[in-house]
Amino acid sequence: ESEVRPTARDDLKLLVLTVASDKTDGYKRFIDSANLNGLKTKVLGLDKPWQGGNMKSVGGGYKLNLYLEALEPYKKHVDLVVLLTDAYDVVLLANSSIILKKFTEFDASIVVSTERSCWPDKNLVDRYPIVDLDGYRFINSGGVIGYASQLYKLLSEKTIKDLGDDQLHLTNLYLNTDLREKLKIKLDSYASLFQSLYLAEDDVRLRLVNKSYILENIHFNTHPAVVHGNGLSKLTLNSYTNYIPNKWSPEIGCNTCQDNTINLSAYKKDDYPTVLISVFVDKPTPFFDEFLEKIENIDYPKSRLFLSITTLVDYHKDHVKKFISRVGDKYNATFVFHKTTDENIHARHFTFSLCSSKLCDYLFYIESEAHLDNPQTLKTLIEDNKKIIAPMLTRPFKAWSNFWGALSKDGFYARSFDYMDIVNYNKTGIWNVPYICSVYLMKGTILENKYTRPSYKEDNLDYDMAFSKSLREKGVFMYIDNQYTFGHLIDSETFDITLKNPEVFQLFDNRYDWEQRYIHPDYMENFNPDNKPAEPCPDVFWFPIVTEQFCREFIEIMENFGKWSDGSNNDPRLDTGYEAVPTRDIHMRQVGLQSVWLEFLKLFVSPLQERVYHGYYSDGPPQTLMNFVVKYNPLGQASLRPHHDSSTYTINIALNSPGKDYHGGGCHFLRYKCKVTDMKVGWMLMHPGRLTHYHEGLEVTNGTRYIMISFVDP
Ligand SMILES: O=C(O)CCC(=O)C(=O)O
Ligand SMILES: [Fe+2]
Repeated sequence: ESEVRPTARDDLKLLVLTVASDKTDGYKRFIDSANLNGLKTKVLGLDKPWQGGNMKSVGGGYKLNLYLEALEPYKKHVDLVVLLTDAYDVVLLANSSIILKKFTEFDASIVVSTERSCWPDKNLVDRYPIVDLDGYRFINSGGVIGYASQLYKLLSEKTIKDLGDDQLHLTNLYLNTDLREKLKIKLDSYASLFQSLYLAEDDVRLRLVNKSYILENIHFNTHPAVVHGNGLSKLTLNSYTNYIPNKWSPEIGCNTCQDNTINLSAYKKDDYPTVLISVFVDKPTPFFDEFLEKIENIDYPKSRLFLSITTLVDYHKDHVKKFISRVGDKYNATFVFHKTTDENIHARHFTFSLCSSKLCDYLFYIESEAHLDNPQTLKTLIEDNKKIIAPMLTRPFKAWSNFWGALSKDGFYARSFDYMDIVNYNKTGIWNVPYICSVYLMKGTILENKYTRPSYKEDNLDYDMAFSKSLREKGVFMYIDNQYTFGHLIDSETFDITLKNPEVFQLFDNRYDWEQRYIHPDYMENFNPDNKPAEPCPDVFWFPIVTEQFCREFIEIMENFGKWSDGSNNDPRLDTGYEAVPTRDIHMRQVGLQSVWLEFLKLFVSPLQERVYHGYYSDGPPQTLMNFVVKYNPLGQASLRPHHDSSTYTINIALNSPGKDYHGGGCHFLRYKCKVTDMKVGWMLMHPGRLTHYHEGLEVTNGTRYIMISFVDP
């Protein structure tokens, strides 16, 4: 038997041995990295029950025993180097020639990976040799490389029970000085080959080299070939493996997002996977009708969809009822559940069993704050072909989203190095992240298997925190897709359902949705340089500004409030207590809409004013003297006598329709002998207030006319 000479040799071959009982996401990631680097790999214990005890605590002797058994046939080989490594939380970053070169540079027969903590027996610290330059001093059993013959000798030196601790076992073998010298065992203290990430997170960086990222140990200036998310560093590894090996680069973007995808367009409609859309309404949510409309608009054969809506609050029951009676028939089946908030976890788990009983291929979970503006979202997520994946949604104009890039030590939100880039679409792709919420697509298969089924109940955590935690613990990778824009998140925080039509009050908190619902669809046309604004009378301009729905809801708010002024000259709402030209009206202040209205003027009215009366700017938000809704009818006040407004300019928005809701009415500009009577709902008149535009409100002969007036000054 020839003695092994540990020098660089070009006849050496490398074999990777690993142990995995399940093809978890981590396992697949490991195999992908091995294949990418062309490494010959043998997996031990696959699809056999794990014999090494609870993976969370000690165990792993089973692993060493499998290695020993696998090394047996090679025990006489002198040209074979074997790399023993964990799989679920390991990624390989180099090919065999690099690994072998690094190995032979050690001039050792066996090299063991290291870490900063002495585990599981802290008392052994002093028995470890001192390491210079703050190198990693203690053994990590997740990575060992050596000549097959020497590894065989090492592992057959002493038996270990399947339930024994592999790290402690290897440590004791190493701390046996005679054996260490005899077998020429060395530690990789400077991460030449192995990088354990736990307690070393600050030592490593991703660095861009030749247009792709490599992992660099900046402490020792090395480029490790094996990276191990040991201990509490699993999420750090997950984050790095969004980039390495060869996953994402600034030049190409996502390299692997198109791998293993499904092409739904190759399916006949009748063969589409079945999906249970599970909607959860946990709290009163603004813009809920729009939410439901977007559910209805999901582009997917409805015969392949089951729709379940679970409400935990009474407020939206009627919306749901109306919705289901209108569209329910189109779906394969629909389910409506009204539950109490105490039942929220159980109700969620119940939808898992609903999915299983309907044999659905996917469960698409959607909370009422998650607006899927993009009807292709469901198809896109199915095509991504992940066990669980969320479309990235954000609150418009905010950094708030439905995923976290990292976790703090106590399990809450932490900002990852790439969070803002992902939220802002500077980096697009499919990202492995530690927390997702609000909307996600899950494969039915993960719900059927208790080893992968998520749970909404963990410790005393909120259901959403529990959900992601359970998946992290089960080793199921959660992904977020930001390759497209899918929609946005609603903010329900300030939604006050004691108000009439409370969405009108939501301009500050949900401006995007407010504009979608209330700003006239032609509003932007007002700024088209090819269009001249309508000018029905001299210097009286006319703009589409709000929707019919806005006008309807606005009138309802006023009528619900009901305290119209009496139309007399005495007006206690005014500082002076006197109104020369009184109308029967309600002020914005009286219904709590003053600040919303000023914001509306600033955002949507000022820019129009600047377009027609050039060179006049409101310095800051427009100042107004009065903002009010006027109600004309033959029984109350039918007309308004000629007058000047106390404003620089006035806006006058028609809230309902002549000829339909009332007869007569309109605004007469006496100096120009010009009347505007064909008011259009949601259109705004803008005219100078004083001097030139002496005007009157024409008589309403029938029905009720409502207008919204603001006196802007300046
Ligand atoms: O009835 C109209 O359109 C004009 C109303 C008016 O001038 C006012 O309220 O100051
Ligand atoms: Fe007026």
